[in-house]
Amino acid sequence: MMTKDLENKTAIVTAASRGIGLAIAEKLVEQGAIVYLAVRDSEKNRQLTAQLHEQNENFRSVFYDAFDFATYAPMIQEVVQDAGHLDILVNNFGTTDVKKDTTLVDGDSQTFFDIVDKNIASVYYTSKYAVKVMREQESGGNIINISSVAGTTPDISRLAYGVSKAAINSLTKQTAVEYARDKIRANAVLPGFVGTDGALQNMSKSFLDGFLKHVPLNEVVKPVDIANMVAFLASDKARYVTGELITVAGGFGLPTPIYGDAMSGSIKKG
Ligand SMILES: NC(=O)c1ccc[n+]([C@@H]2O[C@H](COP(=O)([O-])OP(=O)(O)OC[C@H]3O[C@@H](n4cnc5c(N)ncnc54)[C@H](O)[C@@H]3O)[C@@H](O)[C@H]2O)c1
Repeated sequence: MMTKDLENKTAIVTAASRGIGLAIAEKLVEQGAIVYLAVRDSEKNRQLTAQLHEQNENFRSVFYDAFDFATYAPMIQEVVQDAGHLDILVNNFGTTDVKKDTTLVDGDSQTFFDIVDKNIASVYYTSKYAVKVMREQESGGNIINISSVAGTTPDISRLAYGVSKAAINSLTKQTAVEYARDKIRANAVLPGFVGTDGALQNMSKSFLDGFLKHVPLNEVVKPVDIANMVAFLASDKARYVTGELITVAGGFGLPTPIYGDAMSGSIKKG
């Protein structure tokens, strides 16, 4: 029987109760990993994680609150105690406030610092505690941060979100370089617009149609597209990939010529 890419690996995926996080958890389990869904303690999440565990015992759960930074260390500790090791950390949690996170002048300053604080902290603390564990392991470890194209391309009217994701990109590279000798790899996946329920709720049909004109592959990203990239980065197939920011966005944000219609291939030659 062929072994799966992530057999015998233990992973944590933060904020994994829906959307991209859940898709990542499902993909890593499919590839043979034991995956701890790090979620808020609620009746709904208890039911979801129990159901998943019933389907496949490689789905596990651990509770924490991304807004309460004191819960990060115990969350990592609980997984390490339970599983005995930690091989993969996927920092999927990320937040914004579509009403208050706007522009430099019009945006609410308190909201700006609040979002930047929460988004950076959600990667900073988990990575800090995970690296402490991973550097003691013979096999090292693997950190994958779910950033955004908003971290490399100015995101209109979502200043805090863009700034926080740019900081996460920097944290990713810094971690990669600093702990490479400990056999720890760190990479970031930068999704374009992903068609999760949460994201679609915040976007009108006309905005979406207009947006897709700027996406060469002309579709919203699917959560599984992100999950596939994460599974690759987490596997030994990516053993020599570290410190990279990998965009999964259907070509969105690529510099295109200012003449002609580059996306329809209708540029006249000669
Ligand atoms: N959806 C997109 O288009 C898109 C694009 C680029 C990047 N991203 C990034 O991908 C990641 C996931 O985004 P998504 O769209 O799947 O999110 P989502 O809104 O669908 O899900 C958010 C998750 O966070 C959880 N959560 C919220 N508050 C929490 C808390 N205090 N503690 C623990 N968990 C909490 C929710 O329960 C949920 O599981 C984020 O980092 C986001 O910035 C998303």
